[in-house]
Amino acid sequence: MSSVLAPSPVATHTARQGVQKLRLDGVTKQFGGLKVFDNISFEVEQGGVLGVIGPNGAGKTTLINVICGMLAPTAGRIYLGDRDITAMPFHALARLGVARSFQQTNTFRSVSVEENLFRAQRFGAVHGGGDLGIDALLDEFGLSSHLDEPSDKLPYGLQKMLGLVMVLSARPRFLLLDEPAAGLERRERTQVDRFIEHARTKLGCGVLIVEHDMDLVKRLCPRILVLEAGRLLAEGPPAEVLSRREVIDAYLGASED
Ligand SMILES: Nc1ncnc2c1ncn2[C@@H]1O[C@H](COP(=O)(O)OP(=O)(O)OP(=O)(O)O)[C@@H](O)[C@H]1O
Repeated sequence: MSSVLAPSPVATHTARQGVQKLRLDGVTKQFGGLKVFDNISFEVEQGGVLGVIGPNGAGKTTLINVICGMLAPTAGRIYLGDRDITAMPFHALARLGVARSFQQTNTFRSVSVEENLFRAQRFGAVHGGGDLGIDALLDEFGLSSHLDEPSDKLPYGLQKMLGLVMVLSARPRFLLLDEPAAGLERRERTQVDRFIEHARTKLGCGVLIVEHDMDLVKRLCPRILVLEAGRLLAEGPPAEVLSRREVIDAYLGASED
């Protein structure tokens, strides 16, 4: 099969060179009287995977919205390397290499799979560079034989994987994934593992992943954060964090003691 995505012709984006960390420093987000999270600080390294978990409504999606520029934080700063990217607009951050996926499928619905991939590529980073291995991913996820089909006619699992491949074809440096496994069947979920492995090894991406599937979180994330009631409740390796009493209580909604 010929390559679906040609390398971008645009020159290397110098601001991206040397970027190694995405860092939040004392970030707060408030909607009117509702403080969704307060004074949150953490960082994700390129090539690293950080899991963010927490009960429904804990603020995980809002956190991604704030990092990717879809919402401005109420307080605090966000840095990409040394560059302050706080409240930069979504499209500008995509060009710097910060990209996000959505809980629901995020394709251009009636447009073909191939055209979806072209549009995603154009939306993304303005640097050129080597082969992203997109064709191999399309083969692996069973999308290669659907390139001419409208994306909204694909089964849900394929739409979801197309959404992820689209994010990658924008050539990100940091990926913010909002529940990539939600709605996928068990056998499809290992494709999320493969996707993240590909993003890390092929592009050197740093990955922040919000996910409710704890098996997937344990498989993929050497480190996790637990968001609860507006604060970082716990941070560390998943096996250790998930065995903590306060984390178990946060998920059950009440202490068993
Ligand atoms: N634009 C908004 N305006 C007002 N409140 C909002 C807005 N977006 C989110 N919220 C509120 O912020 C809180 C956190 O929502 P958010 O969707 O970030 O949680 P979540 O942890 O991602 O939940 P889930 O796991 O169910 O997806 C909720 O109380 C939600 O109602």
